[in-house]
Amino acid sequence: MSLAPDLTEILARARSDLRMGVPVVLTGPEGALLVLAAETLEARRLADIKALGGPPVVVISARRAETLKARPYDGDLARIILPTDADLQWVLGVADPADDLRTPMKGPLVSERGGSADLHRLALKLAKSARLLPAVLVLPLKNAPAFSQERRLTVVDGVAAAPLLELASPLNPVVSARLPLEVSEAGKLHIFRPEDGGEEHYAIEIGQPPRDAPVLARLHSACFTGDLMGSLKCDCGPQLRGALAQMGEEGAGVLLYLNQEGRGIGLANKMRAYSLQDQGFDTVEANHRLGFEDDERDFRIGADILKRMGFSAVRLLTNNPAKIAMMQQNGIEVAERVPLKVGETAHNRAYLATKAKKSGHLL
Ligand SMILES: Nc1nc2c(ncn2[C@@H]2O[C@H](COP(=O)(O)OP(=O)(O)OP(=O)(O)O)[C@@H](O)[C@H]2O)c(=O)[nH]1
Ligand SMILES: [Zn+2]
Repeated sequence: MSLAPDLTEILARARSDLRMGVPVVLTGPEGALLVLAAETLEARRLADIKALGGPPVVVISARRAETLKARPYDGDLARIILPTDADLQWVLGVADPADDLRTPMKGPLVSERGGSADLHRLALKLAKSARLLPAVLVLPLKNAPAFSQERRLTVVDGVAAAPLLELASPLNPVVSARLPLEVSEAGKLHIFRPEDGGEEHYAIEIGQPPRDAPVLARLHSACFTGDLMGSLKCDCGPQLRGALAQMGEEGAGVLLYLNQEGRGIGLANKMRAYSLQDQGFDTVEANHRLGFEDDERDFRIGADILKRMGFSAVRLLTNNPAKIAMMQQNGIEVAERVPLKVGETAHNRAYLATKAKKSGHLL
């Protein structure tokens, strides 16, 4: 029935449900799970879940489990059994490292082992893709169809959805218009919209770069604090303006403005990371304590946009070798790396040094 939502659309609904604190149901061959994001959990819903009998478990990534000294029997994740007296604060304390140092967890945390963790893994990925902390409260459901129908919950077929969460969503061009800029009057802005309901990405084209030669290109990840607010904690603002200026000078180039704030974890989580950095952790450690990998960005999106615009080779403005590798793996030839060294300040010196040391950035 073409009027009914397809799987991609159901996943988009599930993401917004989780962001609002509404439970969703994941189904698989071994049964079904009721899932709530820890970050948006409310006391009344926790009480209702406990009343269903259980026990519920809090699923966290192995990165977060490491900090909490919990056992990740499932490799990349741990299923922490919810103690009977656990309240909302307890769940939030497991999910969010904000108070790790001030109020160390009253452990020990007991992890569940055995049985399949496939749906738990999917639930964690769904929370991450909704830009929420990677921590979910789940409860196995016995009669999932009736349970979800009665409560009108979004139901996701886990087996069919799992591969979709690994793919970058297809993007469609929405509109392009002339946009004269300070660096060049021959500017043009193109908008691309993903089919999965995610954020739009932008391409700023300067001049008329020929499609049959490597184009001067920058893949810029959104940084509200650096790009717009003039934050001194990173080098994003000067990099953005420096890249555009170089394109203006050369008379041609393309800058992709990818809405992957905070290396793909979203602005709220980036601010959580900043708050941990104020407690003494570096940018990579902060991401890990939150349960994320160092870099959660998907640069396939950038390669896809370049191809949609007719480019197949770039002179890439970057200091990040991972960006070069990802372009090449995704069909965009990197004819040259053009270094982009601007904006070092007393506040971001340590941040830039960590990126060089731990993330392989070129100095
Ligand atoms: N999670 C997290 N993200 C950060 C932090 N500081 C900056 N960012 C984000 O990091 C991204 C920086 O992106 P880029 O400058 O495109 O990437 P890069 O990996 O540094 O590579 P190049 O600049 O191309 O050398 C932006 O999305 C920022 O919001 C931080 O401390 N933690
Ligand atoms: Zn920044």
